[in-house]
Amino acid sequence: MKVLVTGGAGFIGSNFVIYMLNKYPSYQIINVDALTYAGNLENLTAVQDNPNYTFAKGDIADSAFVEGLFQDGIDVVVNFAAESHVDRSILDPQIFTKTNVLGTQVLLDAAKKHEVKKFVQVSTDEVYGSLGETGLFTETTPLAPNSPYSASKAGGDLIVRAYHETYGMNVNITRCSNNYGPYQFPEKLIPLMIANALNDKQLPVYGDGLNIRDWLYVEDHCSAIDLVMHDGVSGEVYNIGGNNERTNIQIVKTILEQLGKPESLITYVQDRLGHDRRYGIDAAKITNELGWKPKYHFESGIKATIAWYLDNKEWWQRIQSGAYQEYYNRQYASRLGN
Ligand SMILES: Cc1cn([C@H]2C[C@H](O)[C@@H](COP(=O)(O)OP(=O)(O)O[C@H]3O[C@H](C)C(=O)[C@H](O)[C@H]3O)O2)c(=O)[nH]c1=O
Repeated sequence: MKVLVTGGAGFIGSNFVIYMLNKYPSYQIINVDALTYAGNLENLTAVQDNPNYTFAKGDIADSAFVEGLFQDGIDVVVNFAAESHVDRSILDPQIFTKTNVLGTQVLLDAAKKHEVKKFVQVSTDEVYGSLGETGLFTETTPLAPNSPYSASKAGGDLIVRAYHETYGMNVNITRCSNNYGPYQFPEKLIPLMIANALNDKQLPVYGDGLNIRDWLYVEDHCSAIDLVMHDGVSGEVYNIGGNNERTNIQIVKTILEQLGKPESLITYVQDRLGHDRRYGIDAAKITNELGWKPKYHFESGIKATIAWYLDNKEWWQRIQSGAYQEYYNRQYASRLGN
């Protein structure tokens, strides 16, 4: 089986590449990644010499490049490649539409032409918008994205759906809640808070800190995609979630407590524009129909994650010393009054 994984040098993509190479020693994994700011081949050091692993650098929105990837035959495409950070989408929305919508369509066109057996679109619960205090997102919840990021993911999902309805392509869409774990870029809540706490820097909590997210350890997301890729029913959407809702402030306090750092580092700052209040996932469909079950409880997952960031300080410190600093200042300087 030849699997083309796009965005395999990013956080979830690299965890998936490693997961698949370990689990399926006979599969060939072709990782394609544009290596933009969030893609890092160091995430894949453990598999770089594996004979079943190959890497190609390029942009999924570049048709000529993508066409070349399919020349030797591809069985399955798993599309992780995306601009994924909501705050960046508020500052610079256009690249989100290019990669997440146009990039998905370019891939679909090549997959259709070369008759791949399955196309898995890795999406997000954010396409459903925001919940009130009760209720959960199901696969039939209407799409109501609120940020340029989630709107672009919803756009990509709709094109995937259309290629199934129009051309009969065998597709699945997965919509997962917030992931955390090793190799997450330190612009997202959990790694940013770990890194800032370790550096004794202020922890910028948006608004009242009471927004709620559902958190899933990244390996559990990988196992869900593995199941969908093999057993997903053509044309179906599968929600994936951890049944683990927390307010942001709970998350931040847990991190501080585990690192033995003071709560005085917490700094409430100006809220994110259009900030979704709550996400909650009903994962009954993938559980009942495909037999998926997460392995990690939040308590063990967050401990493993914090331990990883402690062991891999060099990794995130190097990231933070580059162009990241410019982004950080743009995002936080006025909010933090620096
Ligand atoms: C970076 C940051 C975030 N926050 C808040 C904003 C959110 O309420 C929450 C999580 O933020 P983060 O940017 O880590 O993740 P989401 O905006 O929920 O989106 C994430 O989860 C979904 C499923 C995806 O699909 C996105 O790709 C992924 O980035 O913490 C703060 O309070 N301070 C901060 O400095």
